[in-house]
This record gives sequence, C-alpha cells and structure tokens, in this order.
Amino acid sequence: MKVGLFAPWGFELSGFASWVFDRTRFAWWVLILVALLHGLLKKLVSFRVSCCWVLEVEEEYCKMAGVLRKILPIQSPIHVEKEDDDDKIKNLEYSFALPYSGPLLTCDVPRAVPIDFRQIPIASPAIGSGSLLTDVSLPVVQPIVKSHRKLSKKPNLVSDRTVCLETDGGMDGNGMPCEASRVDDPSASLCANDDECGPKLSDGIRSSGRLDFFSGCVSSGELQRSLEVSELPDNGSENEGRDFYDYMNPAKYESIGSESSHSNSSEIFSCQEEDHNEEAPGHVRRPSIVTFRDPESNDVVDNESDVSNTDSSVHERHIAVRPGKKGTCYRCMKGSRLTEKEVCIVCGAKYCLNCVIRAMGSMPEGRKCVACIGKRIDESRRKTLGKCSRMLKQLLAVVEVEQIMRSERSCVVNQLPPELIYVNRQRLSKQELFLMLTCPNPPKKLKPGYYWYDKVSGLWGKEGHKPCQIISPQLIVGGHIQEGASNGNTNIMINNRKITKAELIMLQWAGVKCEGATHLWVSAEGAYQEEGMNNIKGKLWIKTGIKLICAVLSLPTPPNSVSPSGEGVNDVMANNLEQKTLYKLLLVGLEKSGTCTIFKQARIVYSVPFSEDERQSIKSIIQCNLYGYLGILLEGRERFEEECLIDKRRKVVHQHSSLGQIDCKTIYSIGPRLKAFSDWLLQAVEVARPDYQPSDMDILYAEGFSSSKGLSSMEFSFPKVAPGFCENIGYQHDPLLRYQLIRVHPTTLGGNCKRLEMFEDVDVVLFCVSLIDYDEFSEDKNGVLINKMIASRQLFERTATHPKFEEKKFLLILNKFDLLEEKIEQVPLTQCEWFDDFNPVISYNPNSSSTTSTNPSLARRASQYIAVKFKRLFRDLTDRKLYVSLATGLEPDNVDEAFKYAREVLKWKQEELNYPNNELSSTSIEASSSS
Ligand SMILES: Nc1nc2c(ncn2[C@@H]2O[C@H](COP(=O)(O)OP(=O)(O)OP(=O)(O)O)[C@@H](O)[C@H]2O)c(=O)[nH]1
Repeated sequence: MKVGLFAPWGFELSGFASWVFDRTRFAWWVLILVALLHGLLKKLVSFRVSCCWVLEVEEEYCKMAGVLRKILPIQSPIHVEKEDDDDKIKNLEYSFALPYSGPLLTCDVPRAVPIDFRQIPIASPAIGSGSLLTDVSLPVVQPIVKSHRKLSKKPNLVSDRTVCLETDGGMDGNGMPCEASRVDDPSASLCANDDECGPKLSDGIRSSGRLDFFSGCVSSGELQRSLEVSELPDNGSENEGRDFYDYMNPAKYESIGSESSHSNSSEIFSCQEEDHNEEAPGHVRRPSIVTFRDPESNDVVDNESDVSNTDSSVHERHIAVRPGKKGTCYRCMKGSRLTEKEVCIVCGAKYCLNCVIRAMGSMPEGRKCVACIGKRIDESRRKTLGKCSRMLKQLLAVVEVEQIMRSERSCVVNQLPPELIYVNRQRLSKQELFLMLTCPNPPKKLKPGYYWYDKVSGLWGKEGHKPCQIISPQLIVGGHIQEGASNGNTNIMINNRKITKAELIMLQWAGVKCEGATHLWVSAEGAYQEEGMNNIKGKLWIKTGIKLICAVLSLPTPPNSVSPSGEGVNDVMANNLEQKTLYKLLLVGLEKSGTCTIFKQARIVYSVPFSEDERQSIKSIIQCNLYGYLGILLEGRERFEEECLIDKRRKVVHQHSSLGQIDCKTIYSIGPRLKAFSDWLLQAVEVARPDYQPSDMDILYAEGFSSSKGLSSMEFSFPKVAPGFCENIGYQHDPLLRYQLIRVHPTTLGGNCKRLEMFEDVDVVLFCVSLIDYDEFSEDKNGVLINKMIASRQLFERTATHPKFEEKKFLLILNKFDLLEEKIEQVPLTQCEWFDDFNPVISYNPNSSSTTSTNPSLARRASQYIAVKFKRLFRDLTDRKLYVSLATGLEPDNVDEAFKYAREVLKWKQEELNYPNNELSSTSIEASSSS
C-alpha cells in the first residue's frame, strides 16, 4: 500500500509528482520555501527601512537646500534652469543627489558635482573681548532669523566649525547676549582681504561686492567699492544675490520688510514680520524723524534721486525702552542716575560697568548692543563716534579700545547715509558723497542736513547760515547755489549768493569797497573782481589781519595745506573723521577791567607762544609805556619831595632852628616798594636797548597788547595733567577738544553793542569785571562821569540781553581780587550806590595782631556780595543761571581756574543738549566749583 502524503485528503499522487512530494523530500521543500520567504521578508523590511531613511535624508537635504538657497542664490552649479523672470529665479530649488545603488546602467548619466561643506563660509564664536585683533576687519555675522523655529537645533553641517545661529536676536532668554554673535575663528571669519578668503563658494557672492560691503571696516577703497558696486545694474547676479544681501544687510533687511513681492525669500522677510514684536528686550522700533528710502531700492529704481519715492519708506529707528527705574542699567536694572553708564549709539540703551561687555559683546561696530549690530546709528550721536568713554578704558586694554573706536568710526553701517545730505537743495548720490569725502579738503563734521556750496570759491555752509568752511572747489555735487542760500541780508553778492553781515564786516575790514548793490566774483584763491569788470581787484586772503578777523567772526579761511588730489585719501578721511571739536569763548569787559591781562595770562598758561611779530610790537608798547611811567613818577616824586622840603624849611625858619638840622628824608623819599620799582627801572637801560627782547612777564605786565582793532584770538587746549595731580572731578582729558578764546574791546562793539552779533556762535561768554571799579569813575560817551561799576553793569546788561546771546552760557570773572583786598580796607564798598546795602558782619579775630587777617575775609565777602548782585541781575534779565569765578589776572593759577570752570560750564551745556531731561544736574557740581 502506498501511503502517500495526501492520503488523508483521499487522493494519492503517482509518478514524478509522488517523487517530488515524497515525505522526506517534502521536508526539504518546506525548508527551501521558508528560506525563500525569509529572504523576501528581509528584503521587504530593508526596503521599508531604506524608504524611511531616504525620507529623513530628504528632509535634512531640504533644510540644507533652504540654507543653500539663502547663501548661494544662483552661482551654484546645481541650479535647475535659468529663467529671465526675476520671480522665477527666486523660485529656483536646490536638489541633492542621493547615492545610486540600482542595477548597472549602460547609458551616460549626468554627474552631480559634490559640494564640499567645509568650503561654505561660516563663522565661529569669538574668544572673549580680550582677543580683539588689531587692524583686521571682522565681518559681522547676522543671526539667521529663520532659525527661530526650523533650525532651532544646530545643523550638523560641519564638525569642526560652528554655524552662528542666534535664537533671540542676539539675546538669550535672560536677555543675555548670545555668544554666537562673536567671531573667534580667524580662519573662518577674517576675510577682509579678498585674496585671503579661501572659500570658493563665497567667490560668487564676493564678485557682486556684497560681502565686501558687509564686512566690518572700510578703507576708502572699500567704501568706494561699496558705494559703487551697489549702483551697478548688472546682469542678473545682482538680483540673484539680493535676497541674501538683503538679509545680510540690516538696513535693507529692516526697511523692505513690508514689501511682499519676494515670494520665495519671504521666508526671511515674513519671519521678520513675524518677529516684529520679538525685538531684543528693551528694544522697540520707531520711525525715525527723517524719512528716507532704502539706499538699495534707490539704486535699483532710480539713480537720479526720485524724490517722490524717497519718502515712501520710513527708516525704522531702534529706541531702547528702559526696563527699570530711571537711571538704572538697561540690563541688570541696578544702579542710579549717578552710576556711570555706556550708551548704545543706536538705541540709546545704557549699561553699567558690569553689563556693558555682556550687552555689547566684542563691539565689531563700536558701542552697540548686540541686538543693534548692523543697524544705523542714532544721528544725534554721530558726534560721539570714536570718542571713547572712561568706562571702556577701565574695562579693556588700550589696543582693544582703539580698535573698537576705529571700527565705530569706520564701519560701513555707521557711515553717513548720502540720501540724508542735500547740497544746494539737491540730494546727494553715493558717488557725490564719496567725491566730497575724498576730495583734498572735504567738509568737516558732515552730518545729515541741508548745505550750500559755492563751487567757484569752495565756500561751504549750512543752509541759512554763513559759510563755515572752504572746501575743495569745482566738485560736481548737488544743485546750483541759491541766492538766499546763507540767508544773507546784505546787498552784496558773492558768486550769486547774498552774503551775510559777518562776511560784509570781513570784506570791509579787508578794504574791499562794498557800496550799493555790489556783485563780486571770488575765486578759490580769494581773487575778487566786480561783476562785469575784467580786472582782478585784489586777493582777499593776503590782506593783513584778515585771518584773525575771519577767526573772530567765525568765518572760514583757506586751508593751509592742500593734499594733491587723489593722494592720501585715507589720511584725509581719517582726519575728517577725527575732527577736533572747537569751543569758542568770548572774553569781554569794560575798559581796564583786565581782559587783556587775562588773555595774555591764558596764552602763557596754555603755552600759546607770543609770535616774533607780537613780541616786536609789544616791545615798542613796553618802551613807550615805560618812558611814560618814568616821566610821571619822576616828575611827581620830585615835585612832592620839593614841596615837602619847602614845608620843612618853613617850619625850621619859624622855629628859629639851624637849617643844618633839617632832616632831608621826606615821605617821598624812596621806600622799599619804590626801591623795588626803582630796581626794575634800572632794567630800563636794558629795555631801552634796541636788542631788548620782552619776556612773557614783561608782556603780561605791559598794558595793552597788539591786536587788530580791539580783537584778539587764540586757540588752545587744556594740557593733560600729570599723574598724581588733582583734576576736576569727572573730568576726562580729551586732546581733540580745542578752545578758541576771543577777546574783544568794548569800543569795538559799537553803540548798543551792535557788533556782538559777530559772535553769535560763541559757546560761553566770559564777562570780566574789575572788583576795584566801585569807587572809580569814567566818562560815558556823552562826557558825563559815571561810576565804573555801574558802567560795567550797563555793559553786562547789554551783553546778557543781546538777542544773539539768548541761549549762551555766561561766566562772570570778578577780576583784580588782590587789589580789592587792599582797597576795601581804605574805601568802603558802599561808595557805589548799587552796593549801598553791603553790611557784612566781620568776625574779628582778637588773637591776631595784624589787621590784615580780616582783610581777605572782608574782600571775600565783598566779592561774594558782588557776585550775588550780578547773579540776581542776570536771573531777572534772562531767567538763566550766571556762573561766577573770582580771579587775580596776574596769577596764572587763578586764570587757569577760571578757564577750567568755563570748561565745566561748557560740559554741562553739552550734557543739557545731549540729555534734555538730564539726570545730572549741574547745580550739584557747581557747588564744588569756584563760585
Ligand atoms: N594787581 C592787578 N592788576 C591787574 C589785574 N588785572 C589787570 N591788572 C592790571 O590792570 C591794568 C588794566 O588791565 P588790562 O588787562 O590792560 O585791562 P583791559 O580791560 O584789557 O584794558 P583796555 O584794553 O585798556 O581797556 C593793567 O595794568 C593790568 O596789569 C589783577 O588781577 N591784579
């Protein structure tokens, strides 16, 4: 019986079938089947796994493609198709090749060029602030905004370098600045020099000039490139690179955020919109007062300054919102109004000593919060650019501070925006601004605003104001000069511009005939001729004393050295950036009040040497004076002595005594004081000699001084105090601060002090009063005798209420204190009717044998009383505060003190201007000052 495998099912197999399905062989078949099934199953599983893997990889690659799209808009070899339409170009996608593991292909497949990720330019964090590299431009890495959400974890693009991603606009959750904004791997980031930049993929970007524009500092060449490059309408790569450039260029990034036309790149811009309220803590955006178009859009749309479009976009200004109480640090919210703080030049946030480095990081663009890096500065702070604070000096090494200050001055984003500068009513283009900044004599302290420019003479000024500088002539910038450009109200025209009163005074002083309606043509060299005449009448700048008059009238004179065009552009720019600040002090007072002495003393104290000419002219003054004094003294002494002796003789005759007993010593015989004077007189021999050279002391003591029609002027700066010597609290020496002291004689001012208007741009008025004038008299212009103190008061009243001096700070110098000490003993202050209520309580010291011990006290009280009288008068007249300093003009220290006080007053004035609601009140400081 055949027992078949299928017997239970009622059928039997036979032949080959029964052989195949033989029991023993069947087991083998099952095994083979199972093995096959197992293989199939494995294949299926691995297929599924690989599908998932591919999906994951694809997702990663998509992310990478997103990043690449931002950084490699078109130059990449893996773009799909070139389309003319801009929008289509923006929609280009990047794809990644996956390894092919299929069957062998016989046909040719295009090969994808592999991308070496190590060659993508990336930044690494900087190693602390202490590692600042000198003379190296540090490109600033902007946070990739999109990374907020999708790239919240660092993509593992490269193992050995860090991609800089900020998650909170530069601040961490606690408001701490993100370290990633620092740059520490020089190899990765220091690409200031094109040649040194290794990464090949950046070449495409670099060729469009974008990264150069973005790199931290600029040389003039770079500036030129940055100014020029963005103007170039090029063949598409400009547009292709724009998204990334826009993204990397914060100005653009900010201002076109509202535009929605960039569909593909809107990832970035929509993020910006979304992030609008996600500013760094304490920062808000406000439209700036000045509205302007973004420079980039300006370039693309209209090179010819389309004014109508100009105002269409509003530059957003970042203003910090104070998180804590007034005066506290914006980061730690500690401290008070008196705590020293550093201010962000963009948003105005103030940070204390502990927080400033944390808040500002390595300061690649100067003193900006990390969140403000890449943003334009607050224009009102432009004048502080590059001027280091004491706090930074405390915190950082000198080289670091210098580097930061240099970056602050020279980095591109901190430069003047050309569209905010108008010359002769026409907005400047970038090329025009560049031309002006790099010409041999560029405008100084250029800031946004309206200017006029006389291209023929080079005269330059703010619209509505007199000229302030002579710049290089013939620059092709701005429009045509307007007749009323300087708001001149005279009948005289120079090169089609009505000149101002000050210019007219200068011309008159120079002997230029200005009658009726004169129209002069003045060349850059100062040669002038009347309109319609063919002959040059003279040259302005060679007239004697013209430069002094111009200095006094605050009118410009031609620069001494003009660098040849095109040469030393860097130096010119550097000088331009490091302009010295000049403050003007006007010294005025009644005749013989001592203004001349103070002026001369200041020259000695601040080492402004007397020139040879001055010494020669003072020599003849001294000699003249000397003979005059000698004659008076000798004549007087002889007469008095004679009279005295006659008197004595008469008495002797009357008493019938012998004439031989007459004592020839009279009160007019030379006493010790006169002896001293007589000793000095002995030098008269020397003084009279032709080769006599007056010393500084001779000049100081000599009455009068060579000056042009009652005007003298000198420039000085305060010397740096040697270590160990005491300086005013809070004073920080700034070698760039210069002062101009102008001394004017009252007779020069004309009736009613009309000519004071010449000095409208002085910063502080120093009014000098002689303390001993209270019992002296002089003739007024009508020949009537008037008490000199009252005359002084009248001059003071006219000066203080002069319309041009409405906002001026006044410092009263009560001079000749040494003489008051002597005089007050003899003559009571009440001699002057204005001081009739002076009734001091003198504390007499019985232990002191000498009466002189009370004299200083009485003199001091008298001077304090006089100070109060003037202060009240000033308050009544102007409702302002009068500062007072006591001085003896012949004492160098006294004069130094007075000028230092004037410097303090100037500082307070500056603070008031910078911080209208100032936290520091000048009164607290004044209490410790010399008044
Ligand atoms: N003892 C003393 N003499 C002073 C002082 N200040 C000025 N003098 C003298 O006062 C006289 C007049 O001083 P000037 O400096 O010529 O006064 P001024 O206001 O320039 O005079 P004019 O230009 O002539 O109007 C000179 O002899 C000075 O030496 C001072 O503080 N003490």
